[in-house]
Amino acid sequence: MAKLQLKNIRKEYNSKTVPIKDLSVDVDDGEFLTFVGPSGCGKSTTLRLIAGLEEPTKGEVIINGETMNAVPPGERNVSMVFQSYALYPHMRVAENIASPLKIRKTPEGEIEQRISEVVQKLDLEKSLLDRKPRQLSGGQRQRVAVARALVREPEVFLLDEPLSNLDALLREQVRAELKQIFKSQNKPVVYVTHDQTEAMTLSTRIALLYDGVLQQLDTPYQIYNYPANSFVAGFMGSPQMNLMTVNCKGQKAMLGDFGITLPELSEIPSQIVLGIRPEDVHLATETDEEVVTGKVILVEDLGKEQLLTVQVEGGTDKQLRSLIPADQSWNSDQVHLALPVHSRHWFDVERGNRLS
Ligand SMILES: Nc1ncnc2c1ncn2[C@@H]1O[C@H](COP(=O)(O)OP(=O)(O)OP(=O)(O)O)[C@@H](O)[C@H]1O
Repeated sequence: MAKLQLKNIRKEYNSKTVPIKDLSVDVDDGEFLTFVGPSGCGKSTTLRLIAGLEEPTKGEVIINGETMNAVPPGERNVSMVFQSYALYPHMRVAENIASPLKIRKTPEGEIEQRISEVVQKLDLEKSLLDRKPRQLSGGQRQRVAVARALVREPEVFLLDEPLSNLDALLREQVRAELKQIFKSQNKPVVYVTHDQTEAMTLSTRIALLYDGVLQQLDTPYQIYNYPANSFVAGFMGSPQMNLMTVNCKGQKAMLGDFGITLPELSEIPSQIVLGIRPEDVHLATETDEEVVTGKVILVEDLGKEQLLTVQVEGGTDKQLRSLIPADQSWNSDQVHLALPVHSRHWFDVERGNRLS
């Protein structure tokens, strides 16, 4: 039995606002599960439901086999870390870290011991312990917030966009630290972010939400390489996957003037969505088959690579993006692009579901 279970959760604020439709997810000890999705898809609501800050309209939140629906937040034995740190401004860092233990009337000696362990684990300088939160940098404040969550030794950790207020460099550094720290806790970690890089790098599994509905629940590898539908395909990966609705003619999908062999399908539709990641579209060599030709209309220099946007011949609304090494040269009037068979993703037009 998984440590944390969400069973058929539905959350309605009113008949029109239903941020979670019917969500079931299990999270085991040692798992790092990330809810990811665009703004308003219901990520924070899910976390708040687990913490007990919101009540589900239907369904159950279960921790250690026990239904938590009627258990108030303070008694759920979960720790939550917020984007805004939520530190007490009038308390010193040490008091902030100790606060969940004080509430539980933990003996002073044990509090000191646990603070010293957590300070060491997080590499927090001892000199910071006497400061007030306003005297800390953003990164330090977030470490203190994480320390406060760890010191409590909860059954489940919840983190709501904890890195969003940090600048890009610091975010990368704290991200790596978080991964290490939570790996050693061997408890379920539920993390929320809208940042797909964070989701990919931190998680053992990703739950991608859209409009309150789980689109895919899988490892980062599966989500990236076998997206369940065109929404997942477009959301995960940067630069974004090329996704084009194209007409089918015989056994081919027509990308402008060029026929691309369709996968094996029980029935050939009149239209289909072809997806291919920019890093999989490369400048064609003589051995490539099914080459697509077009004109370069935009070049974005990314340092190590260049991102080309190519207007496909014969398809005014068809543009392909190709990520190629920065030192590769090309003829802007006519580039030939290869779309390797194994890198192609196919989705149905109506629902966007993966076809192969
Ligand atoms: N207390 C509330 N009353 C009514 N509607 C709410 C309430 N809290 C959230 N919502 C709505 O529920 C939906 C989901 O909100 P939620 O905060 O879970 O989204 P999110 O995925 O975390 O978004 P973001 O990334 O912007 O934080 C939104 O449409 C939001 O406006």
